Amino acid sequence: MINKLFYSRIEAWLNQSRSDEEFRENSFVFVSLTILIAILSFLLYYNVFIIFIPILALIHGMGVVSGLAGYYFLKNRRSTRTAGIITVTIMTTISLLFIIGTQNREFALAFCFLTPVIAVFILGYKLGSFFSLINFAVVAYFCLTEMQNWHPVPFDTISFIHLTIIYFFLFSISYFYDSGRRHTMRLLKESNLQLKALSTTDVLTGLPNRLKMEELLLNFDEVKWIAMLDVDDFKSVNDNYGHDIGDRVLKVIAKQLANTIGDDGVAGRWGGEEFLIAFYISDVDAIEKKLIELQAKIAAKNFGLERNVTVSCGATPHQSHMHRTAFRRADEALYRAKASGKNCYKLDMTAIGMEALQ
Ligand SMILES: Nc1nc2c(ncn2[C@@H]2O[C@H](COP(=O)(O)OP(=O)(O)OP(=O)(O)O)[C@@H](O)[C@H]2O)c(=O)[nH]1
Repeated sequence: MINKLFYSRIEAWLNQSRSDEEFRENSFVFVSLTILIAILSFLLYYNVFIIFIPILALIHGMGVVSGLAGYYFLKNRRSTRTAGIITVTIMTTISLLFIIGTQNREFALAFCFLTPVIAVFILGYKLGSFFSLINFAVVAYFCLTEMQNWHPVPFDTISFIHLTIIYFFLFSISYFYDSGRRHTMRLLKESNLQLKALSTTDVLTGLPNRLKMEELLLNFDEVKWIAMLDVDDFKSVNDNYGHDIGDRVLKVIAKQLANTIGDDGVAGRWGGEEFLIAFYISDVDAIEKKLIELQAKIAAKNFGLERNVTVSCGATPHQSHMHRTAFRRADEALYRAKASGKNCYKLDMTAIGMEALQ
């Protein structure tokens, strides 16, 4: 319940759904930034109103302002990386200042254990490791050069070795965990893309399938015209030469379609021996020219049969919000082409939206 509320607040603030790919990383940076800002705000208050140490108040104040800049990059600029770098920089700087300022009192050195865990998870195992190692190098420098001056007791070599062991232990765990996680995410993303491609591609012809074409018609206003194509007397191809030859004919037609349409649109397989072309061009003459070219190319193609293969076609203007109407008109135009002898095309020029007004 609390978890749900917590995530829905973050979703609202980030204006991003939990199912978005970047949500996990964005929310992690958001939470880290929020905790950091809360701690720094408390320290700012403490150093201004309770003990009044202006220099510390200034440092913590700068930390709070930088944290707010991190929020800005995360929310407004959608730059998780910049917000992450800001978070880790604040955290590293403050912890370094704390280590230097308080020396080995209050386990100040334990702060150098933060970076392998936080930086590696926030910035990823590559950039995060870089940050963390730099931070550790600075800490090591202080330990090794200032050992004798360390208060309240001198810092000894064994303590430094213990510190190094714990640091590298945490570093290795974080590094391998994050690199493994990112590798798994990459594999998952790749297989999702492959699955998506498979689910929207027609297995036989390799063209976009009906699902993909419907998505295109529904969502893209760039589709200005559509054309339905149907292979003439295809049943007799199957009956006389068998389904394998029929399949080969469909594949050749699909290739011809894709080559002829080129950048002027997208051709997909609608189902059976029917294809659909979504044209991005709206000039009627150019569309007629394309359809004539396509029909001529298919009719002239040698399929290795003792007969020609031809296609009939019906085309009409299209708008995404009226795509069912456009589709029905194209189908009716195709029917007229079939009825008037096949191997020809018919256009339905009715302005889109007219039927809705009638
Ligand atoms: N080989 C093969 N045949 C298919 C495929 N999908 C549908 N068909 C066949 O396509 C034929 C379509 O036949 P009909 O709908 O009667 O149409 P037609 O013979 O083309 O006649 P018209 O449309 O009037 O020109 C049927 O025999 C289906 O079995 C396929 O993927 N491969």
